[in-house]
Amino acid sequence: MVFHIIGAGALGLLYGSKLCLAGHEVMFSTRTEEQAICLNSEGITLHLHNHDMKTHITPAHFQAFSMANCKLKPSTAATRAVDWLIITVKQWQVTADFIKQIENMAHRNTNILCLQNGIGLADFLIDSNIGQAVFSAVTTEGAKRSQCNEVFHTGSGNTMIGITKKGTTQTISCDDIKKNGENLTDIFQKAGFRSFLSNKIDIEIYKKLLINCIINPLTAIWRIPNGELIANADRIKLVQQLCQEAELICQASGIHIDFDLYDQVVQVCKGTSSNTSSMLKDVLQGNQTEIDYINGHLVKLALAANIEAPMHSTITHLIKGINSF
Ligand SMILES: NC(=O)C1=CN([C@@H]2O[C@H](COP(=O)(O)OP(=O)(O)OC[C@H]3O[C@@H](n4cnc5c(N)ncnc54)[C@H](OP(=O)(O)O)[C@@H]3O)[C@@H](O)[C@H]2O)C=CC1
Ligand SMILES: CC(C)(CO)C(=O)C(=O)O
Repeated sequence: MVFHIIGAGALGLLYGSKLCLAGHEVMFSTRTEEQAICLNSEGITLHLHNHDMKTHITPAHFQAFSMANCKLKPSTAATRAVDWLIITVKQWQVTADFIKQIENMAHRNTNILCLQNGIGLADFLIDSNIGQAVFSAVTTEGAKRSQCNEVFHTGSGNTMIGITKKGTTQTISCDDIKKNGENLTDIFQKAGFRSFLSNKIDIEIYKKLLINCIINPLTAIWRIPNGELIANADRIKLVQQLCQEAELICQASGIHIDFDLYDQVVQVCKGTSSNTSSMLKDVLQGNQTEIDYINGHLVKLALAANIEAPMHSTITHLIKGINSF
């Protein structure tokens, strides 16, 4: 199977290197020329179980291209027909130019997998009719990139793959979509990822989004690890109020939530108690956050449903006010 990973960050390098190790043909598209050169000359170092074990993937096992280069002159190798495009950039890194490049890379028989927190990219690709089917994935795997070609697998989780309701309108038949999804799940399993095909991926996406829209901004504002969020009564009060507002927005938007959000948040805080949330990491590193695609998405839903979302709106502004972009 031929995979093209767009975005050689933490998740991109993790999935790409494990697919290489499982014997698949893998290409990476990077944002910068420097990273493509570094990958092609030095290969990838993958640390498994955090620091306990490390594997080196030599450059003979994959190819890397920079998107910057493709933009000027599409490389024939980078645009050759691939079975799967796996997009692992952050939501805010998706620009009109980026979509145009994906359109050039996706062939008639290419499936696309969107692997990011928040909501935005998959809908955009579906609306633009790019690729034969757009799958979405929700993952609780943990990865951290330390250098341009070194990645740590910081925690094992589950990868849920599925096609959103919107994604089924494309030309490929439902049976073929299912077959391709099963095939990918099988490949991921063999590459060492616990993965499942879900026919309720919309719910899974919202479940992750709702958990992220409570834990991520509050840990980023208070600069605390996830577990500390439920460590005192004031924090718990705010967590509960944000959960209630988020549930009301879902109800008003016809999004069926079959779980108790506060319970889920508490479970994730306990299960990832020493984790630095991705939003806190972004804030500490001075990077742009994914707030617009997480809490910002809820605020948009509320607006469309004609209801107020004062708490999630305030939280969005608080996060956006930390760093200026
Ligand atoms: N890391 C994790 O453990 C988890 C992450 N997620 C989600 O997965 C998504 C990716 O996260 P993560 O891997 O951590 O993020 P990273 O920032 O590590 O990776 C994003 C990568 O995309 C690259 N990129 C940006 N723009 C382009 C472009 N135009 N063309 C090609 N590459 C580009 C970046 O390049 P550059 O570095 O040069 O800017 C970077 O390497 C996020 O939505 C995150 O929330 C979900 C679960 C777990
Ligand atoms: C679940 C959680 C909050 C784990 O840290 C996460 O997904 C993130 O940090 O983005």
